[in-house]
Amino acid sequence: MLDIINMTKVFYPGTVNEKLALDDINLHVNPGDVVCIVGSNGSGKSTLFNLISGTYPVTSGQITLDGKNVTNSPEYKRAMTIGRIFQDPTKGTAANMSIEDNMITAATKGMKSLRISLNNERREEFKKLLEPIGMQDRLKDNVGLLSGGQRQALTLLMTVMSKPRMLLLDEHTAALDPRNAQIVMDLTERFIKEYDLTALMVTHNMQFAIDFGNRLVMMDEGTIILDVSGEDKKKLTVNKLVELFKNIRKKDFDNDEGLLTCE
Ligand SMILES: Nc1ncnc2c1ncn2[C@@H]1O[C@H](COP(=O)(O)OP(=O)(O)OP(=O)(O)O)[C@@H](O)[C@H]1O
Repeated sequence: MLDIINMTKVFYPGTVNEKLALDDINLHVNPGDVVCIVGSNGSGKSTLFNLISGTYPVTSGQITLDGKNVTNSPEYKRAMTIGRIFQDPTKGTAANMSIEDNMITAATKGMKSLRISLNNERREEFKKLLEPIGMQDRLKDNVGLLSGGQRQALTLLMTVMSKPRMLLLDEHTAALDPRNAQIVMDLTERFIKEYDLTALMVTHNMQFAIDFGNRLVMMDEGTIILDVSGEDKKKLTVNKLVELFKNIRKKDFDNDEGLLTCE
């Protein structure tokens, strides 16, 4: 479903600040894959997402989505098929608008001329959609009143409502306390199943990466150094991952406590 072929990204090429952020990356993602991406700071995880979503152009290489070459397609067009959720819970919703107004915006995403009106039938639909996140009676509440966890849950719902083919989860629970992070992770799992999505999730939490999804990719210095799936992934532990990193890279894993335990 997603194919990344020989993709390289160089920032500020030909200057003293030249930085090779992604070095000839190849990644094939199958429909229904849920891929967790880990790696130390600066290993290229966000750049990978920025290139998949079209935030930055690639320096070389190709990206295809469902067989279609999207390498040069603009970000707003890719947003029809790729839903991205960021670390900051305030990013995906408008604080000064009600939940129902935010939801109607999500429901009309990508429709240029067609307008969907907010009638009682639509409100009933929204209520049903809001049930899994417990906000079915809060349609008129301003989003600014919600907690970070509630807001991220709403962002998640609004993103899947617009029926993307693929979700990019960019450390989307990192700013939440452990309880809310777990709630949002559970919702993520539920929505991925219910809406039949393929997902890539960047996380600094190795345990989340081991527990979640069917595949784990580890990056270092702009390359993919490990790609584990299925039964092999189920056998992983944080210690085994760190050991694998050492064996592959012949150096110690960036032993940042945050990388090994929690967000
Ligand atoms: N817009 C940019 N301009 C210049 N350099 C950049 C830009 N974005 C990323 N880089 C550089 O590319 C490299 C990879 O950065 P990236 O943000 O992709 O890493 P990351 O794995 O997401 O790190 P972190 O876990 O700290 O978020 C880093 O050296 C970074 O400084």
